[in-house]
Amino acid sequence: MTSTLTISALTKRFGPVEALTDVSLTLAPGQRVALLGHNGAGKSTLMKILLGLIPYDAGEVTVCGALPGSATARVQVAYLPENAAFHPALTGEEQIRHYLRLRGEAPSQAMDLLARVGLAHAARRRIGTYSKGMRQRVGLAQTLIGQPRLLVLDEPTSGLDPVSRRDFYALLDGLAAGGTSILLSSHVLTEVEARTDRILILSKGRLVAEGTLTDLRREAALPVAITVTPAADYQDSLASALPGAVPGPDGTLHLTCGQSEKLAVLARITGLGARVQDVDVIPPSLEDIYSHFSRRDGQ
Ligand SMILES: Nc1ncnc2c1ncn2[C@@H]1O[C@H](COP(=O)(O)OP(=O)(O)OP(=O)(O)O)[C@@H](O)[C@H]1O
Repeated sequence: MTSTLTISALTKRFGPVEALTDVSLTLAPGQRVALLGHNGAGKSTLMKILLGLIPYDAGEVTVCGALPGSATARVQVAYLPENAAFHPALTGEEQIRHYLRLRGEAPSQAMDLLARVGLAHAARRRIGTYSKGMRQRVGLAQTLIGQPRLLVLDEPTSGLDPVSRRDFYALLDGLAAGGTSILLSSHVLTEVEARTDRILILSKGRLVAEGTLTDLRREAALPVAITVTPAADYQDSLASALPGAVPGPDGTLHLTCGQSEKLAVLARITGLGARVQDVDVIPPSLEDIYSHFSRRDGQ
């Protein structure tokens, strides 16, 4: 299958600052990819390059088989900036009709696009009366014009409440299922953990990790945390049977072990029979994995 986006050995300098160094990646149709990185890691620079807004110094970039910024690429790519601004005096419908006209599309599609993002009920209200989540939906409706093959979303859920975030990702899931590739940046690691197919971590302009969460977890090989809840009156006996376990203020016992030792440790715990009331295994979170890869690069 042809890649929607191919980036190979991309380098971008701003004077003495190397904002991107030797970055390579591909995006397949229908893939949802999260771009993570500290402030200044190079995320916006990467997005601006693939949108054709700024030039690059070395490497190759193709967007839907064409050069970034070319007419072929532009009709197939849609972009939602972090703080999309709309005219507050226009209604949602008027704003989308305006964008449709600019793109040479029939303005009559506006209501349909707004319905797709769950805004049909407010389409005839002024955008000035919309909540932040509703304005983000107008932005998403705008990105759907012309059925783009690649959506580039810069922190699309910043400022949204948990329900709006969930709805937003559900919309993206539907688009991805229809073959649209999605590249989004985010600082909310826990939400991309569940809602994307692949994670890219940029650190000081370099791609320091790439893969599914399972791949990254395996590569990072961070310890697993195990919490054991003793049965009533067995706390002391359990603590002595599990040397190295650290007691918590609520009476639970906390252990850590390597991934490869996990099953052996669990077998030891379950072998303690009725002294154990419950066991929780807590794998490293994306936050832990993200810190691991960022720190490894000296941050
Ligand atoms: N126009 C510019 N001129 C000079 N330096 C720039 C310019 N744009 C970006 N940079 C530098 O390039 C590096 C990458 O910046 P970029 O905006 O891509 O980071 P980011 O990952 O998007 O950060 P954030 O999460 O804060 O938005 C930073 O060191 C930044 O200062």
